[in-house]
Amino acid sequence: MTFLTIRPDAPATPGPARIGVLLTNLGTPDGTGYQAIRRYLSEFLSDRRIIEASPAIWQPILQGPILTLRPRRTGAAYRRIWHAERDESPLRTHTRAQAEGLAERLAADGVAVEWAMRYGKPAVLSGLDRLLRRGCDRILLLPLYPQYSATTTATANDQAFRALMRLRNQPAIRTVPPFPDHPLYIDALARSVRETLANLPFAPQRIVASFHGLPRDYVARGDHYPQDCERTIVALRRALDMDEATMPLTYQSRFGPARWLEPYTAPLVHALPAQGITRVAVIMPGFMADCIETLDEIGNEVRAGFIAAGGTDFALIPCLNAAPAAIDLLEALARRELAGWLEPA
Ligand SMILES: C=CC1=C(C)c2cc3[nH]c(cc4nc(cc5[nH]c(cc1n2)c(C)c5CCC(=O)O)C(CCC(=O)O)=C4C)c(C)c3C=C
Ligand SMILES: [Fe+2]
Ligand SMILES: [Fe+2]
Repeated sequence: MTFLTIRPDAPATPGPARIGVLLTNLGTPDGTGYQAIRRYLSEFLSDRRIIEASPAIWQPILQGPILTLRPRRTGAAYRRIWHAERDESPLRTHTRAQAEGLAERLAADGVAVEWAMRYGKPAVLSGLDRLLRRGCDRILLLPLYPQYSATTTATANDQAFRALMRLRNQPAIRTVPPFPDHPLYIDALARSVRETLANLPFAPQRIVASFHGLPRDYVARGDHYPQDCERTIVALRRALDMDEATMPLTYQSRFGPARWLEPYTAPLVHALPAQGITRVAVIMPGFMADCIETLDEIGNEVRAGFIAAGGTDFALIPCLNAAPAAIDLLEALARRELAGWLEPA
């Protein structure tokens, strides 16, 4: 085995140590065409953290019916939300902006910040490579998931560890733990609810809090994702002085035939008009940035079903994206985890 030396020109006695932070998010296709989406979904759905079934059983199903049919539907959804001026997905735009915002906050401390995607580009390997080339010998991995799941946080970190396995000279590594009820995260969410509601031409009767779902058997095997979602929502209700009826917790984006976490977002929202609830807003606290799941699945599909069922007013509360409150949160998380690295322990 040959190990990679990222900085072959590095002096034998290194200069002052540099610290790096790598923000990681889920991923994104390079384009909205069939092949680009197929490549992306193939990488995503071949991850054994995502689909735990044996590849001998799963790969023929994935490479056959799923990757024949799904890219058309997913591509159409990406086309509806694509950032045409940059020719990229919203998740890429927002993740880059978050990294730039954090870089500004940490520049005076000499900390380098890069960003990467678990699936698609820029890959985690290239993000780490950029930090190493900038002279970092200590790197903090910051997966952009407030709630832990093996399917998100763990696989993002796995990908970084896989890249490190190839290096002759490894940097020291730390990872940021999930932050489901960090005060700055809850403040940022509460602020975004208040600001959105203040600017709406109607008063929502419900604020539905929709998280990405997870198969129930992953939870039965020990993934503590739903407990983290509960922690977020209990703290957010408290911050906004709302009860469970006003802010119900739901799970979206079911994939495949298995049972996922319930209640499912779409049926719950679509049943509201029959109960006299015709004005709703939806917040998606698990997504640090707007993406296909928030803008299209909720903002287009769930909205259309709600209106078709007799709803009159529907609002989407934007994700934190690169709002100053989100950068405050990222800075606080980074500084907390860099303690002892940034200043003498
Ligand atoms: C935020 C938490 C997420 C969890 C938990 C999660 C688990 C999970 N997802 C799938 C299948 C798909 N997810 C897709 C998109 C997608 N998922 C998340 C987040 C979580 N996923 C995000 C942020 C996105 C959007 C990425 C973007 O580019 O905007 C998709 C692709 C879209 C589609 O075809 O519908 C699939 C498929 C599984 C199976 C899973 C857990 C087992
Ligand atoms: Fe997902
Ligand atoms: Fe989805």
